Amino acid sequence: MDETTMLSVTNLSVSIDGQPVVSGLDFELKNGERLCLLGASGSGKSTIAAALTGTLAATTRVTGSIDIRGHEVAGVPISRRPPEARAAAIFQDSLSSLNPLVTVRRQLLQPFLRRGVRGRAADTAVESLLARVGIEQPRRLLARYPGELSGGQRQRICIAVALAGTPGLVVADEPTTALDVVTQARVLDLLRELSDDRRMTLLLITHDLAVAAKLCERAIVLAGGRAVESAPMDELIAAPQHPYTRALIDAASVTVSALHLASQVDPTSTSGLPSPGPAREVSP
Ligand SMILES: Nc1ncnc2c1ncn2[C@@H]1O[C@H](COP(=O)(O)OP(=O)(O)OP(=O)(O)O)[C@@H](O)[C@H]1O
Repeated sequence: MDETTMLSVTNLSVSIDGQPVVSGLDFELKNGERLCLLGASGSGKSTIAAALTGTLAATTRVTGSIDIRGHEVAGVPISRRPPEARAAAIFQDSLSSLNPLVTVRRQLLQPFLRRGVRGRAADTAVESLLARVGIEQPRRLLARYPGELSGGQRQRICIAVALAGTPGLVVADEPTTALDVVTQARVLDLLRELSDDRRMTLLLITHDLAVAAKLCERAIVLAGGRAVESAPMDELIAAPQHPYTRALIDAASVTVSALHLASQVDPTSTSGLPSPGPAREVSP
């Protein structure tokens, strides 16, 4: 693994109660890349997220390799990982991701205090973080508890908490599923903005093709705990190869134009579809 690689997953398998849930998964994520794991309910997405973030139940059996920045962490819980190999997590359920009994200010301060940033410097860091995630009037919000925020505000706070630890790798598991469409679009814009400078490497996990297409340049399609197709996002949508991917796209009823892929459309093409890109992988 070279220094341009943030995450390398090799032959990863996870079994729960003796049942295989994820089988033989291989993929790599380069620094600053935005990759999506796309699959229907039950395809193993959240299990993969938990394996990557070190939050699987202790009884789960993990084999294969998860290498984050040169550290082997397969089966290693988050508390035993070196700080540089801890992926930050953003989950669907922002209410249960935050401690309901602790104010927003205290939850945001914690990562800074752990790094020895205190007093005025810590408060300033929290305020600039809130500005970064687009929270207006941050001072009013800091004194509140998570239950006193809207869903969109709460998800922004979760993103801020994830970013406060200055993670290299962020694993976002269905981060917008619980939000209404307008708030969903804003949170997606925010994640895109935050990752545009390529300091954040993003692994998005979703069942929603439209969400994936807005944010990611590449996708791996999962079915039954296995990767069945891997391709650049525009190619995947324009010409899905695996029957499962085709079904996913048909079900989403999305069109290339609706996915704002116009900028990638080949102007010489009469089909209106993106031009073919580099090679792709499809399972039989
Ligand atoms: N704690 C558990 N005990 C037993 N089986 C589990 C457990 N967690 C997950 N599974 C099983 O593992 C499989 C994959 O589940 P997982 O939650 O990873 O899928 P998913 O793609 O994230 O689904 P969803 O989109 O519905 O959250 C499912 O068949 C699920 O029933």
